[in-house]
Amino acid sequence: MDGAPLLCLADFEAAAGRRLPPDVWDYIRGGSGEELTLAGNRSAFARLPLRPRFLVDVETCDLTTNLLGASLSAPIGVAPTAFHRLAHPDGEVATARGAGDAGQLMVVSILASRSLKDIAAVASGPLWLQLYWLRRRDLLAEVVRQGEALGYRALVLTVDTPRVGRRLRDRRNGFAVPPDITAVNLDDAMMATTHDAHTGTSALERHAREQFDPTLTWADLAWLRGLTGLPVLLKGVLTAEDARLAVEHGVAGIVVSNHGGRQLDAAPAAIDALPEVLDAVAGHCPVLLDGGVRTGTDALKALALGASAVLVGRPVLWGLACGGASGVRDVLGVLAAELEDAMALSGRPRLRDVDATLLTRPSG
Ligand SMILES: Cc1cc2nc3c(=O)[nH]c(=O)nc-3n(C[C@H](O)[C@H](O)[C@H](O)COP(=O)(O)O)c2cc1C
Ligand SMILES: O=C(O)C(=O)c1ccccc1
Repeated sequence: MDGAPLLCLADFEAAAGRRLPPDVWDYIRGGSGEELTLAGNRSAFARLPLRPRFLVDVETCDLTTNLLGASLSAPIGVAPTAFHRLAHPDGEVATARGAGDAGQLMVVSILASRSLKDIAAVASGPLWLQLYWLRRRDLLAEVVRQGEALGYRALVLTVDTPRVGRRLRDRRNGFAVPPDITAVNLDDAMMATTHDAHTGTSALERHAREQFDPTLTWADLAWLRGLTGLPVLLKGVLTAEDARLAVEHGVAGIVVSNHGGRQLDAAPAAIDALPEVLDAVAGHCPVLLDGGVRTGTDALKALALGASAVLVGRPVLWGLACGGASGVRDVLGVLAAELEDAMALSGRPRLRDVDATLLTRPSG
């Protein structure tokens, strides 16, 4: 690594920014539109103070948890992000090694730049597979079958991307995926447009317009359920209405997310949308959150509101860029160590003690 110690996720961010090419860095860091939602994901966490309790025995704090049958060292995981080879030559294989070493969950993107098989071969922790709904249902079905056969334990259908958001950084840079980095789990011909650079436009926006199916509705979920016995989670839910529909449609879980501020600009901060989703779900399935989680106290706030776990997107790419598998392990390790610290300093040594009283004074 650089020499200077990387002590918090912001240190990894700064180091990654120095290492990556400017257009790749913009692709990773950017949001859509005015980047209001991107900024809101962070500022919303900053607005929530924690209410610590003292004179509680906090000699040992227990972060271990179970999510849909998977044992995790901490309620923290890797959010699905496309093309990890943009950040490190080993791509998702390094990420899976790092996440496994940290004992944490990894959600692999359908746009991974390493094969589902190579990723599964090195993974020592649980893997879930994220899906975009492709117009080519035959290819979608094939990826699902492959993931299931390889031991991926759940499917995470991303619902916030009927098309890709207006990402002005990528348009200005004429961003396209370098030709040697491809979504190897999908058809080469289908992915060809991701490599087509044109100034003033984003190749990924154009690609998604052609290949993602924007006609998807709730009625289509039955088709996906019919393909597989795997649990299906929905990622990108932000309202009580959609959360209720998700439960009615029998989903195994929900990821509250605004896609890291990259889709609808002006969507609520993830942490602000979490309470209404949890309220509507009423314990029927686990609810996870991603978007702007950068510290252990951020994670603690989401858990206090009732999230079962948090996922991190960009920080994992920072870790990859800084040090491959060990960088990913270190990013996840720092976050877990900060969470453990925050549990001790707030007098909540067990996850079951992490409740709404951390944020709001109990009545009476
Ligand atoms: C570079 C990048 C690529 C992403 N690719 C995907 C993807 O392929 N599928 C998906 O569901 N979400 C994708 N996301 C969204 C992440 O899963 C996640 O929602 C978001 O990054 C969380 O916010 P954070 O980066 O603030 O932690 C991507 C995000 C970034 C930054
Ligand atoms: O960049 C993203 O956020 C993302 O999800 C995506 C969408 C389409 C193609 C590649 C990545």
